[in-house]
Formats: sequence, C-alpha cells, structure tokens
Amino acid sequence: MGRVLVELFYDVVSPYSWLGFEVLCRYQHIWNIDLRFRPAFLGGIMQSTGNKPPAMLPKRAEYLLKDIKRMAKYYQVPVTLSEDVFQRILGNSSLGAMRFITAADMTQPKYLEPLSREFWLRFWSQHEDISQVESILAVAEKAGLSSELTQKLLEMISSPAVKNRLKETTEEAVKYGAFGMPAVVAHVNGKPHLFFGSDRLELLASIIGEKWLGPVPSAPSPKM
Ligand SMILES: N[C@@H](CCC(=O)N[C@@H](CS)C(=O)NCC(=O)O)C(=O)O
Repeated sequence: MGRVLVELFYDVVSPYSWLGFEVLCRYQHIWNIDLRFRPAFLGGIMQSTGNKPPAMLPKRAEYLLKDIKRMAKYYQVPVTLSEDVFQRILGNSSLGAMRFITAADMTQPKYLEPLSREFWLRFWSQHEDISQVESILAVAEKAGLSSELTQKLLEMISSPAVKNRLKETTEEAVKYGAFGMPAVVAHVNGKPHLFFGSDRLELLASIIGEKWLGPVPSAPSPKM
C-alpha cells in the first residue's frame, strides 16, 4: 500500500478530538500516512444529523467524566475536567475559534497544529474561555503567530469565504458519514473509510496495514 491520506475532522470544543489529534500527530511520523487536519464545527454536525451532545443523558455524563479522565491519562494528553465542565461547553461556542483556525488553514496551514493545540490547552487544561476575541489573541500568541497574521485572521473570520469554508468542511464530514467527533477518514485504494472516535485508531491501523503501538508510540529506533 502506498501513502494513505488520513483526514481528521475536529473541533476544539471536543476533548475526544484532542486525544485523537495528539495520537495521529505522533503516528504521522511512524506510519506511511499524510495527515490532513480538517477543522470543522461540531454544532453543525449535531444539527444536520439530529444528534445531541452525549452528556445530555445524565448517566452518560457521569460515565464520560470518568472515561475522559482515564483516557487522558492513558493517552498522555493533559485534558483535565472542572466541576462545571458541561456548563462551560454550553456557554462557550467554539464557532469563533473554529473560524479562526479555518482562516489559518486558508492562509498559513503550518500553524494549524500549534494553534489547535493551544485552543485545546486553554479550554481543556486551563479551563479558560475560548469564545472572546481576547482569548483568541492569547491563544494565537502562544501558538507563535505574529500580531500581523493574527490581526489578518481576525478580520477574515467574519468573511463569507471563511464562514463558507467551515460550513463546507462540516458538510463534507457529514457526507462521509460523521455524526460526532473526532471523525477520521482514511482513503484506501480510492475508497474513504470513516472511523468515529479517538478509540478507533487501532482499527484504522489494521485497515491501512500499519502497526498499532498504543497511544504513545516511541520513536522508531534508527535502522542499523
Ligand atoms: N468513544 C469515542 C467518543 C467520542 C465522543 O463522545 N465524541 C463526542 C464529542 S467530544 C461526540 O461527538 N459524540 C457524539 C456521539 O457520541 O454520538 C472516543 O473515545 O473518542
């Protein structure tokens, strides 16, 4: 099998997307894949598929808190949970953040990885806001964007081009069959295969003929 294109559809409001993102970032240097980040809007996926945030079922919310905590430790990603985590999700739309990330994707895609990570760190490790302009400014600075670029991207987020691009990416995810995030699409022999969840990357490995070395693979030893 040649190089496989693996697309990751994600939203920074989704903690499971962060887990999937970090694991794929690790494996992009080990597997024969081209990893493509596809910033999309989880709220849009929920709306167009009629799905609801899983925590709306109280028993599931109770379980999710434990699951995310255990997954964060096992995956070695610094997701931590605050008492009011579900209220924070409801009170913090990720639309502005995802538009900003989309603008970066359209302008300077090399910043996608650090920028997305800094949004997750702010929201899911530091438990701070990501919806206000000041928050976006702080995240952009941490991700190493110049103030000129940040200003340019901020201006872009209200443009039809960025709004449409985010909408189109979200619709594309739904077309592949996504109903939540992370949604991972691997293109094998010209056919797209959709995987839902950060816990399905082992299965992805088997489909693309690669070896699963756990969520924290160590760097391959140099060939002698
Ligand atoms: N088991 C999955 C769970 C992923 C998950 O619950 N994602 C949320 C967003 S953070 C979602 O979109 N859920 C939709 C659903 O469960 O139907 C994993 O480990 O990644």
